Amino acid sequence: MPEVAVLGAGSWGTTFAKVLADGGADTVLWARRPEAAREIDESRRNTRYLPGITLPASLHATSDIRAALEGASQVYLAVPSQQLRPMLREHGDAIEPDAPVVSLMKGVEAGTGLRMSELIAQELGIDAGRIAVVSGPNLALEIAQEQPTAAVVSSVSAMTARDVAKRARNDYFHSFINTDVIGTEFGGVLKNLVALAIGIVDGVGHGENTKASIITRGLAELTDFAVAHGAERETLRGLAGLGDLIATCGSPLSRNFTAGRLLGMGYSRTDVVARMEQVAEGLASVDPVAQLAEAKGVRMPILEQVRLVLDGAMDPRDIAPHLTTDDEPIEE
Ligand SMILES: NC(=O)C1=CN([C@@H]2O[C@H](COP(=O)(O)OP(=O)(O)OC[C@H]3O[C@@H](n4cnc5c(N)ncnc54)[C@H](O)[C@@H]3O)[C@@H](O)[C@H]2O)C=CC1
Ligand SMILES: O=C(CO)COP(=O)(O)O
Repeated sequence: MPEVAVLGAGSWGTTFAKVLADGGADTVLWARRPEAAREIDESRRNTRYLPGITLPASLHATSDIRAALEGASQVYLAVPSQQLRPMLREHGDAIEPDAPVVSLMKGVEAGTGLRMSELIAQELGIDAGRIAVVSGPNLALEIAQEQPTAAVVSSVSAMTARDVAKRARNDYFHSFINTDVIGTEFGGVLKNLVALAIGIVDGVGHGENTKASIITRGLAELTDFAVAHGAERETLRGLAGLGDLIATCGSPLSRNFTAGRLLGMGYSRTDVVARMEQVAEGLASVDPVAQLAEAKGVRMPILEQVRLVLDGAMDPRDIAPHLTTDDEPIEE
């Protein structure tokens, strides 16, 4: 029986399963499609999501989710955020009673605005101390190529965070820990929205000054939002905030950056969704995050302008959330 199970065999689930297996954990990866499980198990490849990567022989894959969960003492979740609730509803009862449940996801649920750790607690009816989240500058393909990378594991239980971090490490991947789940999760969710904005201005043809201005204001914007929801300011200066902003906004590997770039080039939201072969979580997070911001009275000009572009109500060439129409200069 496996020590750890990873549910979701897309780019991040497969990469994280490799991280765990390379760290010495007996790991099983659940893929929804039997042919994907077979390819991983038999040829040590996931060509659709991780071209050119050979997976460790110690990593096993199955399309039988209940077999994957049986005996697993830690469970890692890596499906698109909007798919998590139905999956847990159907199969959550197969998770072992004391196993920590770890979200690798960076989205909020549309409709409820719940963070993934909140959704897990609600759907499985388990204590928050059994739940952890992993976040940070973690572009999957770079990690699958074993480029040295750090992340942060967060849980309200320092013991759970430590247990997970001890598993989720190897000679190219290091996990730090914290207990600020709100800040860690919102960092991952909100950097996707800033990356959409950066993609848009890149698609329009603007250069580094515009991007650096938006990234810097983005850090302030996401920090204000997260703190208003109970996060610690420091967390957003760490790997899950600033770190992930730098990685995601600077890389064509980012799906959110890519989706933004297509918007900036003039494609509509519908065209962009149709062209994306992997999930760009920011697209589904825009509306729920806007509602959460409104509920706390937080101003989010970057989010608002990305939303206008997505809705077709603003020409991408006009996006400039760092310019203000206020008569008086405002504090940075
Ligand atoms: N790819 C990356 O670099 C990183 C991704 N993440 C997060 O990880 C989460 C998963 O993203 P990726 O693996 O990148 O997405 P992906 O688009 O590469 O793969 C998604 C996987 O989920 C599967 N899936 C879709 N609907 C499903 C359903 N109803 N039930 C079960 N499986 C389903 C797909 O078949 C696919 O295997 C997202 O929240 C993302 O933000 C976090 C850090 C890095
Ligand atoms: O979260 C990520 C990097 O840390 C991946 O970003 P994208 O989902 O935009 O590809």
